[in-house]
Amino acid sequence: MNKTKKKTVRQLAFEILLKIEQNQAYSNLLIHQELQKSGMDERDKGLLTNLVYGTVQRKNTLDFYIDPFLKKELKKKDNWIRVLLRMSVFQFLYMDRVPDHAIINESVTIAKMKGHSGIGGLVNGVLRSIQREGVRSTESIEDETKRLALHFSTPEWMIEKWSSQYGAETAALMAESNLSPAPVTARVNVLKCSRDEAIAALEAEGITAVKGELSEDSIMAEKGFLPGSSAYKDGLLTIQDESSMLVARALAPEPGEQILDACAAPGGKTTHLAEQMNNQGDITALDLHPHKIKLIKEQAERLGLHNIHAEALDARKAREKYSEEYFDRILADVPCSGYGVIRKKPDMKWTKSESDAARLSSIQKEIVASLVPLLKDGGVFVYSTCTIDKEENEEMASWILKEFSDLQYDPTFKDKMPETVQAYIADNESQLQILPHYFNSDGFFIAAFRKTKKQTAGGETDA
Ligand SMILES: C[S@@+](CC[C@H](N)C(=O)[O-])C[C@H]1O[C@@H](n2cnc3c(N)ncnc32)[C@H](O)[C@@H]1O
Repeated sequence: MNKTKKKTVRQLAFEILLKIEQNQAYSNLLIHQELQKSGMDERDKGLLTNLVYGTVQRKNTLDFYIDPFLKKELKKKDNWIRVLLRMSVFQFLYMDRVPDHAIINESVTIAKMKGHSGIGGLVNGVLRSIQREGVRSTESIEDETKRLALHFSTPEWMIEKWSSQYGAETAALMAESNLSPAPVTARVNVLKCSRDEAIAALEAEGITAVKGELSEDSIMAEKGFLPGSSAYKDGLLTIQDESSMLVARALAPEPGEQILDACAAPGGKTTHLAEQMNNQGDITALDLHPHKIKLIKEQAERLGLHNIHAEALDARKAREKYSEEYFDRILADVPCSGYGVIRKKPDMKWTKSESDAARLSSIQKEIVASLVPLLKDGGVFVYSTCTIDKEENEEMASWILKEFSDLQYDPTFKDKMPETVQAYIADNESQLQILPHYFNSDGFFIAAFRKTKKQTAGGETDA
């Protein structure tokens, strides 16, 4: 008989948190892997997700609370104790259903399993003191950036940058929204079923979902795990954020056209484009990393899509492979700083650095410059990111217009966007910045352009 004792949810959460802290592993991937394993009921899945995301999301606020109770600085090799304390204090302060004594008991058990009994005593002492005395408040911190950074658990440089770009009030709203759990949304594969049919199929397997509000083909889970459903396995759904679904709408491909999706993996938007094209025409899906091409192919296969050709290629070298004016529409969903998806990848707050945007915007420019010549006259070019950083968004859109005289803003963009987002479309009517607190969706930027060669006096084109 196997006598190995099953790990508790808190032990599993602690192990995941350690991997995130020590190896800079991605929280969303580790949680997804754990949830895919069988044997955990819905309640435990929810608890594990809350413990991991919540602790990572509030890391520097938790440290601000814990520090006064540590008599001396922990050694680097003992950083796991801090991770355990963070997870415990998170439960004290942000999860109502667990009694404090149960949190302390289990944390001490984990401490004793991983260290010696003295460490169990240290954890017990710190937690009991925090329980008795309560934690200090962030309200009295005078410096606004420092206060917001500690209150909303966000690096100071991020608050500073967002404040300079959007003002302190919006920076605070964004930082706050990054602390709330993201809803799980999915795009319905319109080639297989309608939204109502997808919702009914999920209902039949005990999962409750409702129609999303931002995108016409989205659904939002209310109860149950969408990626584990038969509806997902049978290709009725793709897990995708609602903001992200607007990108394919902006490109608006027609059946039969030649489309280039230049930064395509894992294929969320490629497969959306293929569905919109009713499986007709050709989508060339490129990605720099060969191992990610498999992901696009797997998604296409699962969804029953046949018009996608995926290959590993640096988009900056696309001109070496494809002839000028080959594509009807091009999507550049470029690598970016990702500040719009912090809710789903909270570890990003602690691994990103201030210089990322500048480094990325030069790659973004190289990618765009390589793609524009491949677009046909009259074709549509969409530039998108999942960030809220102006350097990578608005400033890039202005650069594109300035750099390529044959690109103008796409006058049809506004009409392609749903009513819900109209108020956020820029004055030029061709770009949209969704911030994470607008619709409880990812922060996303979309700018659409149309290629029109300039007419010379003699009526000839001159690009
Ligand atoms: C924002 S993600 C794309 C997400 C994808 N469009 C989707 O909807 O699933 C950016 C992608 O660009 C890829 N990438 C980075 N540099 C690239 C380059 N120079 N050429 C092509 N792809 C690149 C990354 O590997 C990453 O998969």
